Amino acid sequence: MSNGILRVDGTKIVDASGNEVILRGAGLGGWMNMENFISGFPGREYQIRDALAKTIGPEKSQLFFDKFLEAFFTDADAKFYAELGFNCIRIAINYRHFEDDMNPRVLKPEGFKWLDRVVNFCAAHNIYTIIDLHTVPGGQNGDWHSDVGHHIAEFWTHKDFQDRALWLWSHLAEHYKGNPWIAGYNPLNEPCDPTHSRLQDWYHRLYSTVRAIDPDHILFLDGNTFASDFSHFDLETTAKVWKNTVYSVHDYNLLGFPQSGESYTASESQKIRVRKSYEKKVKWMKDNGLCIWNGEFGPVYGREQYDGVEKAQQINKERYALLDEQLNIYDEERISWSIWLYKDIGFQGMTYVAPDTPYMTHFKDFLAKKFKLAIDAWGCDETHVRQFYEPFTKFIADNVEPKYRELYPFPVWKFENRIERIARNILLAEYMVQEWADHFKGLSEEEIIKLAESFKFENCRQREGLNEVLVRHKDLRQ
Ligand SMILES: O[C@@H]1[C@@H](O)[C@H](O[C@@H]2CO[C@@H](O[C@@H]3CO[C@@H](O)[C@H](O)[C@H]3O)[C@H](O)[C@H]2O)OC[C@H]1O
Repeated sequence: MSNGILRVDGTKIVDASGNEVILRGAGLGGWMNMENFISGFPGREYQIRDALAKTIGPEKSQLFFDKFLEAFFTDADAKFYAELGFNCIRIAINYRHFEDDMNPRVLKPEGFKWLDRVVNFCAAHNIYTIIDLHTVPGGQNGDWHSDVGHHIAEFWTHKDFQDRALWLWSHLAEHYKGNPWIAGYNPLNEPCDPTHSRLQDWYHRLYSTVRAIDPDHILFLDGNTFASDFSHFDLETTAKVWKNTVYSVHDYNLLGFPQSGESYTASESQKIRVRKSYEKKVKWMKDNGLCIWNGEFGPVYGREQYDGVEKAQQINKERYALLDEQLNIYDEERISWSIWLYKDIGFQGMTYVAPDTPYMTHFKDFLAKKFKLAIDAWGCDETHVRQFYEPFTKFIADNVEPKYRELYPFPVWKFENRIERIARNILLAEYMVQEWADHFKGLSEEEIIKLAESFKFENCRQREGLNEVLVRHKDLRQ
């Protein structure tokens, strides 16, 4: 039974009777927006979809992707999730499920078919959903999860791209208005607007578009620069005007990633840094009495097959301790959160595809190659290939004065980091797309279905250590 549509009351989210509701759960990434590290392909989703259709034909390719969508989240997942005690899941969607770039502004019915299926599974288990538009035409940031082939966020320089995203939101709002199991809309994942003002302009238009259709559902608005920065927001024209709105940060902490080069020992100084990193992101909301949602956070984990058993266990012990510390802060702050990630192939998810499934065995060597070449940007360990990129980075550094090196989104993307993202995670990854698709050559329909069904709950394992920490924090200690 739902308690009516949720709404914002000051710094809290409340139900129709005014009782506080703290939303706790995870992000369903890698499903209606596939990502390279989540399901094990190189590059971006649109690239593997194109390559697979060319390699095995459109029908067989469609079969794989449809069966994947069907298997990835079923009633069994919703049941498991509810039994752990979580009450909300954030669903990442790719605009391409609803609109074709070659046929813009024509709604594809399949998008709602898949999305409704999961919204309804969740509702049946009393789980709220938040609809997260993770990609928009042109890309709102330059990372792989925006599903564009390059690193420039062109959404901000093409008004028509912005208009199309509003067009899609008008359909989403029309479709879900009045649905009490939708906790709200997260209109744009991790915007990276170099001007800082175009994001506010777009949010104004978004607000009017959605509110004209759906006056009730909460809007969960991400801050600029990967949901980390509200400092350029003009309070008078934004939060003071927008009603029923939550402000969202993504509180990733570097200590949870191999790139930090530092073990988490729970020292006082590390704890202070973890706290400071959170406080910096939420300052604007706290200064102005606004409601906060932590829409993404969480470390990545060691993998026994790559790191070795002992090292992986040690890494994970530290990462769970870091996570516990982050969750202590969120408890103290009484904020709602959504950890990244519900399911993947074994790097970050609460559940993961078992190593002995057809998908994992078929792609075993390819995945090992991806790891060794550090093809995915997320949590990558580039020790095996550093020697090849260093001379190239040095060459660029020798020719670009320090004052010209700080290109947006600096400092989130540091100088070296930007070069490697483009060289490795975009360029080299692009050359590996066909190699991924060739793994499907000669497979029968039954074999293709078996690959996709590897993602079914029944064929997955649970990351027990992670789930134990999360369950400890699912309800607030009073
Ligand atoms: O789809 C998700 C995606 O939403 C997520 O994006 C990354 C989030 O972190 C970004 O870097 C952080 C920026 O803030 C600093 O404070 C942190 O230390 C950085 O980690 C990163 O650039 C985004 O790509 O990532 C996972 C995807 O699966």
